Amino acid sequence: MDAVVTVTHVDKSFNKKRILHDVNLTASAHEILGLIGPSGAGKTTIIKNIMGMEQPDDGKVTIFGNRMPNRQVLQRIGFMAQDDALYESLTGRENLKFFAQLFGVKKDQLNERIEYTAGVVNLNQDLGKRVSNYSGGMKRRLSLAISLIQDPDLLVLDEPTVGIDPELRRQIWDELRKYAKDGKSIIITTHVMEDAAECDELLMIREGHIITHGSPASLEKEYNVDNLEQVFLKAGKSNENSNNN
Ligand SMILES: Nc1ncnc2c1ncn2[C@@H]1O[C@H](COP(=O)(O)OP(=O)(O)OP(=O)(O)O)[C@@H](O)[C@H]1O
Repeated sequence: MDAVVTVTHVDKSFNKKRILHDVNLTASAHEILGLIGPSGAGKTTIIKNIMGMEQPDDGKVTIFGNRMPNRQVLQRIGFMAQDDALYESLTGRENLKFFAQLFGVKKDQLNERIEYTAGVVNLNQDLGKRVSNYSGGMKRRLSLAISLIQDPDLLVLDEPTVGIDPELRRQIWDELRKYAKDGKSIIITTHVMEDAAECDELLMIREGHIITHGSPASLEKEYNVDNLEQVFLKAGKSNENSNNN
């Protein structure tokens, strides 16, 4: 499969504390790659290194063959951060329009893209409201719509399903699946096992280490268990043992 993102031997420390330990990953076209781990495991730090918002102390990140950060490459990435970066005094539609223009969406496609992406997250009826009147979940949904606005080749989504009800969650996963089928690459972070089960490939992360990786089915088989939570626990234990030896 075509590698879209490669992370090779990335280390990162903050205030002399090692946060990422030799992180390696490849995200391919047609694939949803999930980074799963508890709070503080280092998922967002990996995402920030991928996006070029943080520089690795060691190792490297390439996207579409280019070292990050790279402005041209950023145009091809739909990014949803953990904190919603929205203009509160503007309406949902104005936010979408602003980002569409920033990402070079053509004028004749503007309205179509706004309606389409708002539809993915069920926000069409609320586009005329100011974002300051949105609930937390609505803001997450608007952030997700913005990440899709320019029909990006790569989607990087940090905890996209937080605050989203189960029915809409299903709809969003169906949309992401469609994106992957179209040849795009998707990286998501989550700490919810139900989301992990939707991914093609998983990296399980604990304390900045990738403790195991593989497809959900292959991981369950490898660890001889019937759910991903058990995989995580077992992989965590064997990682602890190998670190202690
Ligand atoms: N800029 C920073 N300066 C100092 N420490 C940081 C910085 N960014 C992250 N950290 C620390 O790095 C560790 C990993 O944080 P990170 O946000 O990557 O975890 P996470 O897995 O994304 O967690 P969550 O699911 O809660 O978002 C945490 O201990 C955090 O406090």
